[in-house]
Amino acid sequence: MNLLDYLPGIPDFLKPGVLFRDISPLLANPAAFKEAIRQLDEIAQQFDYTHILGIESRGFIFGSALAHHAHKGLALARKPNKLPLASHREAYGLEYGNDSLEIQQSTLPKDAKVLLLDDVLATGGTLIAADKLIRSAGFEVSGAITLLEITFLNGNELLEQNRIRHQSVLKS
Ligand SMILES: O=P(O)(O)OC[C@H]1O[C@H](OP(=O)(O)OP(=O)(O)O)[C@H](O)[C@@H]1O
Ligand SMILES: Nc1ncnc2[nH]cnc12
Repeated sequence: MNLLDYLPGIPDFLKPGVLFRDISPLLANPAAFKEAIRQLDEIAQQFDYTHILGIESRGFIFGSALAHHAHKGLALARKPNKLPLASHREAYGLEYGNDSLEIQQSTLPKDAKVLLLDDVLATGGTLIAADKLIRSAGFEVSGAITLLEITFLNGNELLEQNRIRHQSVLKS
């Protein structure tokens, strides 16, 4: 099964020039969704981690399924003003705009080793902000995993420059 077949590119969404990868067909197909989680678990096993950080909102879907599958804890990086006990906020740019993420420090045990998880790596802005959030809250970042890396945007290079080890299941 080629999982890329379940992630069609939609031209000019959300901005002209962006080929937007839609995860809906993959989620709607039980075999494809299951295989995506199996392959995410396979790359996650290369990291020493206790908790997954799921990034709102598509990172929540894969993050919660993988945490359940791998029997790991799940923490949430949310868009602003959603977390009742938010302690840290980081602003960032991404392929089609700007945003911020928040976490709540009190959710995680002091010795947590956090694996960042998202569906797509594009420019890398989101994962770099997530890494800063976790480290500024005093926790160890084990690395980052994604389902799909959009290679021409060179997000992986930016992650390397920021000393974030990253693995993706798929590249396009
Ligand atoms: O590497 P980057 O350029 O930072 O882009 C990747 C991010 O963009 C998308 O999230 P989006 O902010 O669109 O939110 P969503 O998950 O709510 O759709 C995607 O889910 C990643 O989080
Ligand atoms: N091209 C893209 N498709 C889906 N999600 C994205 N997040 C950032 N860029 C994206």
